[in-house]
Amino acid sequence: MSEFVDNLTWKSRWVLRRNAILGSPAFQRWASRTPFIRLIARRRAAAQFDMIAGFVYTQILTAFVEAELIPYLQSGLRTVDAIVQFAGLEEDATVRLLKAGQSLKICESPQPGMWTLGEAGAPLSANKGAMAMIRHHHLLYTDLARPLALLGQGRQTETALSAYWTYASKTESDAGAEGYSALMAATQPMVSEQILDAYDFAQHRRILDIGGGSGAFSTAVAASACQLKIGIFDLPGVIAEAEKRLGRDSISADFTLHPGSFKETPIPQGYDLITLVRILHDHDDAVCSALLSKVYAALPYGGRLLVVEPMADTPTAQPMGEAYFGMYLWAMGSGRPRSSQETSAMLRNAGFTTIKPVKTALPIITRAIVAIK
Ligand SMILES: CC(C)=CCC/C(C)=C/CC/C(C)=C/C=C/C(C)=C/C=C/C=C(C)/C=C/C=C(C)/C=C/C=C(C)/C=C/CC(C)(C)O
Ligand SMILES: C[S@@+](CC[C@H](N)C(=O)[O-])C[C@H]1O[C@@H](n2cnc3c(N)ncnc32)[C@H](O)[C@@H]1O
Repeated sequence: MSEFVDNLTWKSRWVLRRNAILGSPAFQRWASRTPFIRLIARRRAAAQFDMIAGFVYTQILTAFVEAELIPYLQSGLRTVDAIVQFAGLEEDATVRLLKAGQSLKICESPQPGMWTLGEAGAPLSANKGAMAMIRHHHLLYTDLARPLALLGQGRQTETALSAYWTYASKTESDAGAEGYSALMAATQPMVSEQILDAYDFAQHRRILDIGGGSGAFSTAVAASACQLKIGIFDLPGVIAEAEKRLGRDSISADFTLHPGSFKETPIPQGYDLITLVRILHDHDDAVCSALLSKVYAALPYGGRLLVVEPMADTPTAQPMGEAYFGMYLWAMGSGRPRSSQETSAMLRNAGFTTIKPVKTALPIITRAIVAIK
């Protein structure tokens, strides 16, 4: 029973009662033997096992990605011998990996001795960004190896992720910008695809992408609305990456590069749309509030701010917000996942009066909010 017996609502009473039943070995025994009810019991037991074994499943997927087996198996049916050669593993290890992958639907064997991707592997083959994310997860899992120690040591300690995202480490710099900018550029297509379908950029003349990285989002926007003039604002080391990338790909759109830190440098003016793509969740509330106020001041009346990032209260994807990004950003040492209501409240506090959600097709990848000055 709760310590605050007098204050129990009907919902708390129900939850305590339900938990007492679910936690009872006698009830579990009864449920697993009773016709029909046992179907629910089996599903719940399997879900519990999945939560216990999730790390193992992830590492099996990682092995497929690191061995480049996802594109290899997508391109046709392969014999075990060919997969042994391709993956550079012994035959028994290859078969163990294939059977593990088969149980997770990463791969399947539609005829004896021949393998291709399964129903979970095939969609991944189209998503180079997700594969890049999977490759960098060893940093997150290093930090999470002892989760209680990670939570207990507070946020000022250096971790594998804070050493990677150097702007989030306690020494805040743009060293290593090349590594994280490449990861962001690799994963940007899945984000920009969602936003370009959901928001009409052609209604604007000049767009400033704050924290725009090496310019992957900006170039996608420029390709969809070619009359736009686009500014990219980021740390000097990242702007150097943008300069290299725009030059290398001979991108001819009208870009202006603004090196600086939004914590110190004034936000450039003259833009009628400012975008913050995967920026706010990286930072603690005080930094976000200061940034949003500066953005508000930099916009003309009628100007807009578009916030694009995964959000915590996403229906059908709750664990993505508070579990995945919650622990990820804790390990990184900065920021937190916010619900759309929390972000909207911050926008209101910064001065914006009209704040509207922008519906995306796959909210697990990103959501968006537009705020008008
Ligand atoms: C035809 C048949 C047989 C059946 C039809 C049934 C049917 C309709 C099937 C649908 C098949 C289908 C179209 C599947 C599509 C699947 C898709 C689009 C899956 C997309 C998955 C996306 C994923 C998994 C994205 C993962 C993203 C991650 C992990 C992002 C991590 C981001 C990080 C760490 C960001 C870091 C930046 C920082 C530091 C936080 O700022
Ligand atoms: C998670 S990445 C997102 C990059 C890009 N918007 C995208 O979605 O692909 C965060 C970006 O914010 C930039 N950033 C972090 N702190 C910054 C600061 N104080 N001033 C300017 N940019 C900053 C980083 O350098 C990085 O490019």
